[in-house]
Amino acid sequence: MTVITELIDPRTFLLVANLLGMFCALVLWVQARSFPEDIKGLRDWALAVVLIGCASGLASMRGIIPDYLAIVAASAALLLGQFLLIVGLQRYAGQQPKWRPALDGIGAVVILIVWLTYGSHHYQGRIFIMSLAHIGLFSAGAVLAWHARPTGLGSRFLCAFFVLGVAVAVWRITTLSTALDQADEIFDRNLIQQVYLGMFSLGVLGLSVGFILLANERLHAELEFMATRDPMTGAFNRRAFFAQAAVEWARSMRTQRPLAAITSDIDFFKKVNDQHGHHVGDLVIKDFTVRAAQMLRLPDVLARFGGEEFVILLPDTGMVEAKNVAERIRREIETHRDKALPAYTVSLGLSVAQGDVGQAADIEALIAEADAALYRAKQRGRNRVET
Ligand SMILES: Nc1nc2c(ncn2[C@@H]2O[C@H](COP(=O)(O)OP(=O)(O)OP(=O)(O)O)[C@@H](O)[C@H]2O)c(=O)[nH]1
Repeated sequence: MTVITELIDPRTFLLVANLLGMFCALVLWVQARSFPEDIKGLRDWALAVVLIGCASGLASMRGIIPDYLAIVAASAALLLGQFLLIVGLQRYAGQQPKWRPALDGIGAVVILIVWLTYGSHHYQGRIFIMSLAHIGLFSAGAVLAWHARPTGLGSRFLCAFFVLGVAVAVWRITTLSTALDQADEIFDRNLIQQVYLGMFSLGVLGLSVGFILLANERLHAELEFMATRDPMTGAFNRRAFFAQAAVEWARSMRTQRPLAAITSDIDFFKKVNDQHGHHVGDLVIKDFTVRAAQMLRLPDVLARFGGEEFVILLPDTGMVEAKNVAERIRREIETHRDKALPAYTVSLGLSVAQGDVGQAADIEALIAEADAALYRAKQRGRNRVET
């Protein structure tokens, strides 16, 4: 351990870590400009990294510049920077940050630091207070990171670095009680001092990488959603439907298991629009999506083909079962009315391919058959299921 602490020159280490931190801030800032508006928090993180970099820059000039800069201003910048990490995560999660209590708390800590520096000259007290503040802020960060969506590598990576920050701060406090003779010397070449310094310079790099990963994962999820979903209802779009239908068709032909398709169309939907307005028409379409989806199983695929027309694919489902599903949807729409919406009904057409003895030549033909059945349902009075 002594070899390591002798090998690393703390000032050089801080300088290099700060430079890397500035590069991370630049990446975060560029992401903030180019990512969709709803991925929030990147700007706060860019500013946070700059503030933390300034804090360790000021601290590294201890002895060269006055203590009110190297200790007081550095502590204030460090706490503000760490608080901005929390603000960024809250904004990312769509929460409103609570500035007032946090800024009051940081102000109180800074006043204590001033007193411990110039009044009581209590180095251990200063470290104790700062470590407590780090524990509070990093714990909040760990909780927010753990719940950040999507829960992938970025969220876990971030959480791990916040927990590491808490662990280092706790360790710092425990070593204070056993080594009361520690000097007020930031570049002490003892292990805990260097770990502590490393945490606030290299740690912020780890956190930045974690947040960049997290934001990229969110971007990827959003792009995938946009490419495969209908924006109004969240149901699959035509393209995503056919991609999944091709897989299910091939599986059905191979295993000779049945594959069912249901097409559905809201009855007299033009009237809904004309009598209640387009906005209510949209709400009816969304209502249908939610309630139809509730009637389906996990492998079933619900897609909006346009307007008030939906197609449902039911893998491994024969005629009797598929008819039950279609009837369940029809009855659900007819009977359980959302009081805020006008009453409406739906007609459904159904067709089934029975493995290689199915009549339909391909998935398009299967849907055309279901469409023909839907046409008959409309002809025969609507609010019914035809096969
Ligand atoms: N509000 C809303 N209306 C839509 C949307 N897409 C299509 N429409 C309207 O849906 C109506 C569809 O009406 P039609 O298909 O002619 O028939 P219908 O009134 O539903 O009658 P039937 O299908 O014969 O029972 C049209 O007036 C379209 O303008 C949409 O996204 N939102």
